[in-house]
Amino acid sequence: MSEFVTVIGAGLAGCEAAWQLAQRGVNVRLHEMKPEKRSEAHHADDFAELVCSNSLRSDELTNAAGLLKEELRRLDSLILACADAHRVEAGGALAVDREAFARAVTGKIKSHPNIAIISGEVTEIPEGRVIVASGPLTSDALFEAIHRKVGGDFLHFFDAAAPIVTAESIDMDSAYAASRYGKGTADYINCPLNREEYDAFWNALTTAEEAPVHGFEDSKVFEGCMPIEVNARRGYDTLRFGILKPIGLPDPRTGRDPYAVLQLRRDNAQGTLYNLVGCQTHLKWGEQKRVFSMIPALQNAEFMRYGVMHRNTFLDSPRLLDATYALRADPRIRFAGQMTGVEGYIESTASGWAAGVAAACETQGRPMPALDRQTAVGALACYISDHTVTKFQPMNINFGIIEPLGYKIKGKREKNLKISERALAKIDSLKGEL
Ligand SMILES: Cc1cc2nc3c(=O)[nH]c(=O)nc-3n(C[C@H](O)[C@H](O)[C@H](O)COP(=O)(O)OP(=O)(O)OC[C@H]3O[C@@H](n4cnc5c(N)ncnc54)[C@H](O)[C@@H]3O)c2cc1C
Repeated sequence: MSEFVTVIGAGLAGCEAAWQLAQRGVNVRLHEMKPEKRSEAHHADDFAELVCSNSLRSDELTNAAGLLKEELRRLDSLILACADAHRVEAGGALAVDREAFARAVTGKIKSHPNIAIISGEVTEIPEGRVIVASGPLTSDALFEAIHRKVGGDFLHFFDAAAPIVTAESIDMDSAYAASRYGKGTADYINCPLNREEYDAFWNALTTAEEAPVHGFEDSKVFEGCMPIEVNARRGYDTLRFGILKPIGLPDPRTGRDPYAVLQLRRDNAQGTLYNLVGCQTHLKWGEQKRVFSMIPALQNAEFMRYGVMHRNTFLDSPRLLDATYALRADPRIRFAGQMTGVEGYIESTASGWAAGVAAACETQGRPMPALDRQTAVGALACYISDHTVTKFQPMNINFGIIEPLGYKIKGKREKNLKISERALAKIDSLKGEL
């Protein structure tokens, strides 16, 4: 068996896996196809690119997403360290300056003496120990190679990214800073709509022209990243009860909650860019400009990036993988990241951490301590290997962690905190062995 481990893809999972291996003294060959070749959603040259939102979601210990982050911090995660170092204000969430964050990860990876970067597309699964972390937009040639290896059908669903506008182009006479229910600092820019404006916006949105995406149908959209136009078509008020919910966001000029509100979240540390929260879309670019500019605060908005939609691919993990992310039929090959069916930045990072540590333990001939279901990192790993993935419903944090850990989603703050404390104590006790 080779002395080094090959990691394919320098996204969130691949960088985390490479870092954990390298920190344990294992040599890594990290392959990345950018900048030579890019998926439709990747634009930047740096590693660990956040392709849509700049938020890694909640950072509070009363929920599973926050627990997962705290565990990863204590487990010396590179991604968490860089995210903490480049966070931007976002209430109780961990949001980052995406460029500074990606630059920091890239710098750390490139300067690690145990990591060799190999630029270019991988088209075959190499010999030796491998971690495939090529993400939901794995290149076609590698996709085919994986297909030949694992057989059967890949599962897939569709996902979309939200537009980003410049701060200076937001009409602040029509907007106001606030966070919902006045919690924390006023980190969001809120763009209110009255009834007539909402009506016009909804009508334009539901009839606007979409960009053609091969094989796309509304029924195959992942609920957690639903394009706003698909969501809007479900009913006149769907947006007002969802991403445009006005409750708890009174307009200081009237003292009342508006009819609907679009929130904008800071996208970089300087505060020069803002993303349209929840507005992932696959409308044609001209249509995006036309429709979103109907929101008064965005009437002169300058779009720095438009929303796009893509096919996302993932494996039938419960059938194919074990709880160390290894291929049951050929355990020298591990998968990590969204390709395993875990959905989201932080979940992808956690799977990269676990696959990297497992591969390091194996390379060094020592057992991988079981993290089991008492920890969020362990629950996710167990879950990928024993849950039945249903078509177009990838595993996400709600099912992957909340369910095995016994978290309650609503109104069980104290119970959840106890679960978190137990999980963190377990992490602390195992740290030396990992
Ligand atoms: C359009 C879109 C929007 C999303 N929005 C969100 C969101 O808002 N919030 C959230 O939490 N999650 C979101 N996700 C999910 C999130 O992107 C993923 O969960 C996470 O980035 C996956 O991490 P990863 O490391 O598995 O893959 P990626 O981060 O995609 O990294 C994979 C890397 O592999 C490289 N690569 C691919 N093929 C090859 C090859 N053949 N050879 C060499 N290199 C290769 C790619 O260039 C890339 O750098 C979104 C995903 C997509 C596609």
